[in-house]
Amino acid sequence: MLKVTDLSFNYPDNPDTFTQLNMEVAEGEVAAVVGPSGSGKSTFLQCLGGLLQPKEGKIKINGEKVLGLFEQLIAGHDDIALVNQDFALDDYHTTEENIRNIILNLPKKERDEFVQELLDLLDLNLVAKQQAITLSGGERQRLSLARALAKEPKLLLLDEPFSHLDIHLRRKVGHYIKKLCEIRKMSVILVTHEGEEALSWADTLYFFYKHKMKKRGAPLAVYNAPKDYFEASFFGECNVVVIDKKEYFFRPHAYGLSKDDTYKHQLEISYQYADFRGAYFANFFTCGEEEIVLYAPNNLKELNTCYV
Ligand SMILES: Nc1ncnc2c1ncn2[C@@H]1O[C@H](COP(=O)(O)OP(=O)(O)OP(=O)(O)O)[C@@H](O)[C@H]1O
Repeated sequence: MLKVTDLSFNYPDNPDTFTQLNMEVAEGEVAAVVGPSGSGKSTFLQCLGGLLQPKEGKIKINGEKVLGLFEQLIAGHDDIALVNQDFALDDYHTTEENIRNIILNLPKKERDEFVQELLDLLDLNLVAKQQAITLSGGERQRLSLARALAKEPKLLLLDEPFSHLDIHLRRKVGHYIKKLCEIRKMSVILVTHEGEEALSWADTLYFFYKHKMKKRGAPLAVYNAPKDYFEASFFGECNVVVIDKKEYFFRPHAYGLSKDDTYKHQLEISYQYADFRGAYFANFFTCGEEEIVLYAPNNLKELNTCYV
């Protein structure tokens, strides 16, 4: 559906923002891109959306070239919608008009229904008649998402789209978007800082680092078998211990209280403190020179040995 080949981009004063990126996203697939701040994730999405001019490389959607900023009169592509931090709203139109004006090819009744569906989905009913310029940051972000969905794109590009949304709305909007992927075969590329969000959304994870992007595969595999500690730590807490002069990584839940076939190595640990996190306690220990964290339903104050 989307094919990116050897894509490179640099800002005039930022050489090699990224180089030689490759990516393929199938119909209905959700790809999540994570990586350190400043690694080029937002810039990459803007290139995909036709808002920047890549230095080299090709972007194709269903075989058709996506033109860069200098190759067309109006930036952007009909089949692609981008939601980023710019929000790009019609400030002097109301919330409702901002959505309605995107929906061009439906008869009035269906158009009204679709506008209402999006107002409901993004909890915008109370500000439906308000001019966009008067909306709060969170409302602007929600309206920007509504406008992107109103476009019914084949490819939805989301750059940290849920930063202002509470957990309830995140779940509702996430569910709606995933349904669109299933039913309408819309594809999504999600850029996020939050590893957990990436894990819960993605069919495929990509990792942006040092001007390059690496495909890392399915969330479960990336979570359980990261390449190194740096990558592992993007997707949740991770422990490092040295056993027989060799470094081992393990996730905070991957330990046993007694020796068995899975957990063979004994660790001597010393309790420091515990954070209550609602569903579980994060218990912090020292283990030799390292600090480690173990998740448990209770406070592990008495524990001084575990197995990994
Ligand atoms: N308009 C610009 N002119 C010059 N350099 C820029 C411009 N926009 C971004 N950059 C630089 O390009 C690099 C990539 O920026 P980008 O915003 O794409 O990173 P990012 O991975 O999305 O970061 P974050 O996660 O912090 O949003 C950064 O070093 C940034 O400072």
